[in-house]
Amino acid sequence: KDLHKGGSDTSPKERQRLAANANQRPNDLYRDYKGRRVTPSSAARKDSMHLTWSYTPPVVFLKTHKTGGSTVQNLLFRMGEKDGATFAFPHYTYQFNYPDKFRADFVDELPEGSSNFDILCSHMRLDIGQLRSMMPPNTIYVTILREPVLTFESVFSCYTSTVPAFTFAKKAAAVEHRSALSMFLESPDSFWDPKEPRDGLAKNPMSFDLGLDDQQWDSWQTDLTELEETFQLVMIAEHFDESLVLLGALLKLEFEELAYVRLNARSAHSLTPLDDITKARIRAWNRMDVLLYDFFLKLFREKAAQYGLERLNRDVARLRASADRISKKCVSRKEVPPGELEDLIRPLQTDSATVLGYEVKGNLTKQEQGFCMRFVLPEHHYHAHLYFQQYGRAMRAVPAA
Ligand SMILES: Nc1ncnc2c1ncn2[C@@H]1O[C@H](COP(=O)(O)OS(=O)(=O)O)[C@@H](OP(=O)(O)O)[C@H]1O
Repeated sequence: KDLHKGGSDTSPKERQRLAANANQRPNDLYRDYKGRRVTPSSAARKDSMHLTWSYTPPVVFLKTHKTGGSTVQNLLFRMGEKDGATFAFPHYTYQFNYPDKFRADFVDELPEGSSNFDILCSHMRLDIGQLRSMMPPNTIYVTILREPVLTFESVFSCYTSTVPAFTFAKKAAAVEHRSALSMFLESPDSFWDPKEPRDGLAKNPMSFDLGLDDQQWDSWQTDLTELEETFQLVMIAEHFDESLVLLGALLKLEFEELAYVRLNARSAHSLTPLDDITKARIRAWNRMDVLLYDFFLKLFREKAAQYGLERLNRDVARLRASADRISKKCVSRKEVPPGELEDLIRPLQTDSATVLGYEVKGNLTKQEQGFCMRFVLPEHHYHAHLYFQQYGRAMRAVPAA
């Protein structure tokens, strides 16, 4: 990811590949893809989950880091592309000037012929007032949280080389031939600088993405209430399929549109096994995230109960059947190491973690291939493709400082 303004946590080789991809007219790869809905009747919702057809409402998906958000974003990209939606893309690269708080002027211009943005789902640090000022009033707001220990381990592993606090810990650990994570967790305050914006992800990363301030514990209860009022749905990665069914009900999506493969998963050798002491230290260091997660997990359970548990289980089974069917049709190999994948479907790698991808079957029609490529397409490639489609130009790099 281009995690920080003016910098990136990708290796130089990966950056070269990305640049090549951005310039190669990604559209050409899908010339025969006919996914776009042309008339409302072609999009008639036959699903029992939704009794009447209606246009998908505008949606903001606040993509928190390392919580399964790329998987959700992929289905929103597919949905939006099919609907001919207008995406609110960052002016530069894939993120809204992260880690600055979001501002409406970080968004690229409204394309000619569009009266409003329909979908915004790129990484940002939340500022709800700024978001509301540029999205239509009927926008649905959704985000996702993941169990905080797992989130932190993934954040640490992926951003060791780009978040300064982690990098200092890594250097100190190397001297003593120790693990960077345990070194960091032993005395995190000695590595973490509250005034360094790029250290935002090093403590309570989900709270940081939601715009909360680590220094202001006194407003915590009000902050939670505000977030609860803002988001119609806070998905929970540990209940991913149940979350998707609730998302489908909100956005009036069919199970086929909710089907997914798990994107952005690290290889087994990039995962750090955690003992009980390490887990306790992660929880203590990230206690805002623990509170945040517990609060929204409880709320999620209430939402699930409102939907009806029997109905939810039945719909989860239907979603899984749909996902299985599509995966069988599209995917020839899963958990494929990056070196064995073509450029177009290779997920972005960081210096410190290996991210796996999917190989698409070869014996498909052009139409099927278009669909299947999108089904497994990593975030950056899909982002570049849609940006090109919307503006007829490649995404802009961050200008040199
Ligand atoms: N469906 C589903 N359920 C549960 N977990 C999932 C799912 N999809 C992705 N993942 C895991 O989420 C991690 C990647 O998160 P993101 O896509 O948000 O990463 S990123 O911030 O956009 O880089 C990454 O976690 P780690 O493998 O621990 O790094 C993925 O394995």
